[in-house]
Amino acid sequence: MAVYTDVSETDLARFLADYDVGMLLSYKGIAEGVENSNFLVRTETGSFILTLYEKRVDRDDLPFFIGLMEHLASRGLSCPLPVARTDGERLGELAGRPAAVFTFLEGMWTRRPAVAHCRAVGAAMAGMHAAAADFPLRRPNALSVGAWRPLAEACGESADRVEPGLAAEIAGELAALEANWPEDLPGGVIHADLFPDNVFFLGGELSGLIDFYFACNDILAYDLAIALCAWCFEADGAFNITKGRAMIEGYRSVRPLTPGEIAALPMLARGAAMRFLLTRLYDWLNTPEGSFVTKKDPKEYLKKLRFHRGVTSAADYGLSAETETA
Ligand SMILES: Nc1ncnc2c1ncn2[C@@H]1O[C@H](COP(=O)(O)OP(=O)(O)OP(=O)(O)O)[C@@H](O)[C@H]1O
Ligand SMILES: N[C@@H](CCO)C(=O)O
Repeated sequence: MAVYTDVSETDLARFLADYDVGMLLSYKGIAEGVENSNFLVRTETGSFILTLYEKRVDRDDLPFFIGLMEHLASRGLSCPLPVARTDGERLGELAGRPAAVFTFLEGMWTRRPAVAHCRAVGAAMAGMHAAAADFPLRRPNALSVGAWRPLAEACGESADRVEPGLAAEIAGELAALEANWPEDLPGGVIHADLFPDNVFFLGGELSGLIDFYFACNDILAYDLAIALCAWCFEADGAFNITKGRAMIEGYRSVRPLTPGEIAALPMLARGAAMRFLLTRLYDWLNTPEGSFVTKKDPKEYLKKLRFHRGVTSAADYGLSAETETA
């Protein structure tokens, strides 16, 4: 459930008067998402999403996120477009929070990703990377390899409450990742959280990407590694190589991968699994019982991490030998 901040009808109507969207007809909170408060707002001119930025989003990052969505939409990528106020600003304040209005994206996220979804996501991701290539703002990845050790230390030995021996396993894995994390791979703006709940489909076609609030500058292929983790494992924990192949092929149909990126994919995927293991573990240990936010299972990513540790080449993700050298 993600409506942390209540908004009164009077305040919302006053806030919307600064936009050219007509009179407020109705609004309701959206339960999904955990970071911000989101509302579906209907006005005389259509449906919009109102987002109130909560504490975990750094206000200084908002121009990057909002500017990026505007940039991507202007390049033809389907994503929420920030609606400008009549004074030209995209960001306002409502109920004491920074707030913005976005166009409504039709579609729904898929609870059961199939091979075709994975292929479409790969292609859309590469399209996003290409569309963002000339985006002028920069935002370093606050959750990249340098951030994992402090997160692991913040969890400390409490990690063993989730699984005995986990703290030691994380320590060993961190050392390997820090020593082998690739350098000099092509970089750019990545989504960094392109999970199934951030990709909409309509009538079987991908209709758009949402939730750019982890977007940052980092290794492009790291984004692909994150999505391989998020989309290509089955409920029983097994990696589905057909989905992996489809996702990689989808990506390469838009943007070729360099030999360096292909060689680094297993290490990038280990890192991706570590990043989500650590953030989930931290939240698991620090979110009070009875809190209305649903905690995500860190062990899911521990299993994925163990899988990636055993991977020796991108062939294990479905990249066939001929395409690897092509
Ligand atoms: N532009 C949009 N069009 C239609 N629905 C949207 C749009 N933006 C957000 N939503 C709806 O709001 C929900 C939450 O949005 P979002 O994932 O951005 O929130 P968040 O709190 O930042 O989430 P997360 O916890 O995934 O980081 C989405 O699952 C979707 O149902
Ligand atoms: N996608 C993240 C949550 C942050 O949006 C996770 O599944 O851990």
